[in-house]
Amino acid sequence: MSEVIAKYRLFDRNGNFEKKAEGIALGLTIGSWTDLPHLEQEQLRKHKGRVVAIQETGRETAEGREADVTIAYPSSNFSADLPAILVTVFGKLSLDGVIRLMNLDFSNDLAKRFPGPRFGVKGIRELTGAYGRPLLMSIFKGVIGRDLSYLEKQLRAQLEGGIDIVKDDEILFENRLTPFEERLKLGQQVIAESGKKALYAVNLTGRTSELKEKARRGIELGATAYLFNVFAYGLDVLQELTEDRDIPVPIMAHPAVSGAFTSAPHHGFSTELMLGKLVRMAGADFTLFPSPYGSVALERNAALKTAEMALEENMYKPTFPVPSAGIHPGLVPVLYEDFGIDSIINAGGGVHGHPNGAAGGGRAFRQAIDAVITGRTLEEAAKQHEDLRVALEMWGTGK
Ligand SMILES: CSCCC(=O)C(=O)COP(=O)(O)O
Ligand SMILES: [Mg+2]
Repeated sequence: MSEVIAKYRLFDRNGNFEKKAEGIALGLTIGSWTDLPHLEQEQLRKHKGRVVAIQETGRETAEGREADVTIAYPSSNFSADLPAILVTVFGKLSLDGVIRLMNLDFSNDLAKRFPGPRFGVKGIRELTGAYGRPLLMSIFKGVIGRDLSYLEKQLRAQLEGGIDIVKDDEILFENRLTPFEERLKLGQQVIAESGKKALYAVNLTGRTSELKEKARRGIELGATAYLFNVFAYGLDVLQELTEDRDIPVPIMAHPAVSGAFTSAPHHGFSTELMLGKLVRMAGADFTLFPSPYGSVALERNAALKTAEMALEENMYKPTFPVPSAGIHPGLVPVLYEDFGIDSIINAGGGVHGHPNGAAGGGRAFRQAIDAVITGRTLEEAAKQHEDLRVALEMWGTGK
């Protein structure tokens, strides 16, 4: 049967979960129906949500007893797009009471209607030429109010440091000093001159109706990747971009704004559903999310599950997990331990704040990555590598 199965976390002081679950299954589908004639009841029955399971977790919270409730919704109720699906499973329900949408499972026929990443981990490794290790990404920092020459200097230093992917900061929008087209052209020119295979993810911004045209124009100018603030626009806008044959480059999903939907413990969406599963279905090749130990820390379990959903084997190519925020070279061992080889180490301040500049910051990260994949400690590696030694002295090691 074609359906989407939603798993909710519910809270109730009286533990009246059966009644609540039935109310949801009915309320989000056919509504009140019992007064209708028998024939109409029969016709409506196939559209009704079905309570699949109710499992109390045994936890008592300030919001009451906690239970996981699973409800299936027939695909015949909605069109095969994320706006319709999200409104079906969590539309008005998200406004009603203490409830969190933890996960969604799609039957195969429905899942096939979504693109998933175009490149996946393997494709991104081919584009960057980086194999056998986590990739290294850095972020332009402090560029608002600066001109192209400043950007150029930062880019050259980052490339010299051995960075695989450089991305705009998500807060860099269309502006007079570093307009989209100019920084894109500059970026491609500097990368070409460096002789490296690095990608530059330019922030694709502006009004929704202008995005595709802008992205296509960027491709004509040589764009190799885009950064996209998906949660300010919506998942379907991401999908529109990733499905467009005239935009054949990887798209990086930035988590800005997502905290408004995912951070409350008893409301909203689980982080892993939004930043792991749904951005992947919508076609993101990279998903950025806060790491468990940086400056914007995400609860460890949520961060691990996000990476798991981005990578787990299914009909889509895997999305590269990018645990981010406040990352410095001393965190590389724990990042590697938690997120493994198919992940991206991403840093802004941890690259640019290095006393030897962004080139030194990049080198320190690469030295740390080389150390972990060859089974050496950072302290050992730092004896041979000055940039790493300086980074450890500055930011320390571990969590
Ligand atoms: C919250 S995850 C996104 C990370 C990000 O956009 C960023 O700018 C991180 O910068 P940092 O200097 O903390 O590495
Ligand atoms: Mg940022």
